[in-house]
Amino acid sequence: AGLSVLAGRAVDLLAANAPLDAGWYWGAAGELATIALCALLIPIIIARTSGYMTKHQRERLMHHYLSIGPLAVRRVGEGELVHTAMDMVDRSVKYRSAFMGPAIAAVATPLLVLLFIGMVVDPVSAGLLLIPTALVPVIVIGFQKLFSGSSGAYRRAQGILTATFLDALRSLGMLKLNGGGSWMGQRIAAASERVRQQVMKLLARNQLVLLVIDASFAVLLLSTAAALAWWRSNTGAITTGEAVCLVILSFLMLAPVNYVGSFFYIGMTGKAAEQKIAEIKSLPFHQSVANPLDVDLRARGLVLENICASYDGEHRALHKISATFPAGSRTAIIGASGSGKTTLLRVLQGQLEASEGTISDGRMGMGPATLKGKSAVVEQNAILFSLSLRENLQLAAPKASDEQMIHALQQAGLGAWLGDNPGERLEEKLGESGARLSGGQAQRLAIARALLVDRPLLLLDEPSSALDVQTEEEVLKTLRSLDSSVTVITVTHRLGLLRDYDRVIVMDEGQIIQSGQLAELLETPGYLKNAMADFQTRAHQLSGTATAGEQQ
Ligand SMILES: Nc1ncnc2c1ncn2[C@@H]1O[C@H](COP(=O)(O)OP(=O)(O)OP(=O)(O)O)[C@@H](O)[C@H]1O
Repeated sequence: AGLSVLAGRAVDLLAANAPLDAGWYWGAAGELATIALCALLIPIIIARTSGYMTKHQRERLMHHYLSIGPLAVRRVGEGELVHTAMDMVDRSVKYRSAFMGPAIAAVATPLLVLLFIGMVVDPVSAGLLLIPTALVPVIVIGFQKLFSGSSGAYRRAQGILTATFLDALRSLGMLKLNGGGSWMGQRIAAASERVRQQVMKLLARNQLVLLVIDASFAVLLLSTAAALAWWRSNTGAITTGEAVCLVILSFLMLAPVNYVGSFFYIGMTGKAAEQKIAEIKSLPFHQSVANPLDVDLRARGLVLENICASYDGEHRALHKISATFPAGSRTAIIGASGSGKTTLLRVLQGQLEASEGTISDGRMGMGPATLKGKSAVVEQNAILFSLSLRENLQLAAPKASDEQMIHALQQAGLGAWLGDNPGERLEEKLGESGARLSGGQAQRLAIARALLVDRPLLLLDEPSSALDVQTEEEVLKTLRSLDSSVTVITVTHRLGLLRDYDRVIVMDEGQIIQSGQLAELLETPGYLKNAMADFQTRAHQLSGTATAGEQQ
């Protein structure tokens, strides 16, 4: 604006054959210095703010993912959540920094320029130029509304592509072994094609916005300004220099609108990204995470009364489960596949909320948040990170000393692997998902991590599925030697090791059908007696085959 006023003054001075004065030169130098400073500072401010916003948004999303828990994460889809935290956050930040600012400027700048024209050049021209200017917000908001559907379709297509990619990467080994590579390739190609189509649609619409803004709005505004400049200078209301200034200022009013037109694509995809982030953030989580109750499981044990649970709110995965787990007891949960064993463990670790019934220490009821804080879990597939052994242990127990870590590793049967220099071992990187460890070592490491957390409830989901018989015996010995106040509940299919538990619970179709000491259950007709008889018959047949083989 300052430069356009200077240009107008120059025209008037030249028309009057007068030289440019010192004030003019100082004014021009000042304006140019301000422009240079803004050109230097604005990108730096935008880059710093964008970096901060990206980090902040990702941190908040990660916090939310942790709060909603693994079941909700699986339900929404891990690919979708990765896509939201990476691509959607990038787009949302770009939307705010590269689109929202200019969009606000597109509305505010013309008004400021008009105010400037009214005060410095000609109030009548300012008043008349207000009419085409009023179209700017209508155009920007109108186009956004009109195209919001196609940006949503683009977002969904992009989400499907990311999820498909993630599936392919996760199942690379299985796909190769089963010759499914080309099938997966076709799925990825189809998902990519859908994204391409949606991008082309958005770009076509972006061109339409550019056309409307350039062809109609720009022509309308500039021709109005030129006509006003001609009319007002002809009638002597303004000087020729002021007329020139008026036309240059009308270009200034166009610049932000043009910018919005050029970046409408960012605007549309960014708005869709913001919607997706808001949708993910609205997923419910357990409110009381930060404030678990102070129940006394170490002294009183765990009591379940009529627990029911469902994954979808319709079908019950657990039905009226009642059981008592005395403090320090060791209980094995067995049963056919799909009978609800893992689901019961998920309820006990606060991952899945019981829809009915109570979980207590016999005195005070507990919700998912309290259960989360009281239990340590060893999953069937040990989850390890591409960090050092120490960091993999510290993520569960950040304050644990080296001695405590080494003790937990020894307890879990990794003493020999630690060798003579355990300190060095702790520094060793484990590779992606613990790739440098065998299945059994990874499993024992997960057990060590659970021991290190030192919670009153230790929940194990088929912990010995990746262990050889000798290691399994060692690990079970560890479980037996645990502090007597730790209550251990293990889901297992290894019937041969049931004697190591104080009690056995047999489940079927989401219910407890038998429970008690192993000896009692073996006497009672039912699942366990049949399974044991079957197990013994097979062992007998196997030894018979081996003897026959030897004789031959
Ligand atoms: N995430 C889930 N969403 C919906 N339903 C589920 C989910 N996980 C399990 N189920 C259902 O809940 C029921 C109990 O499953 P659960 O995994 O608890 O059985 P399980 O006894 O542990 O089986 P397995 O021995 O094969 O691991 C099954 O009908 C199963 O289909």
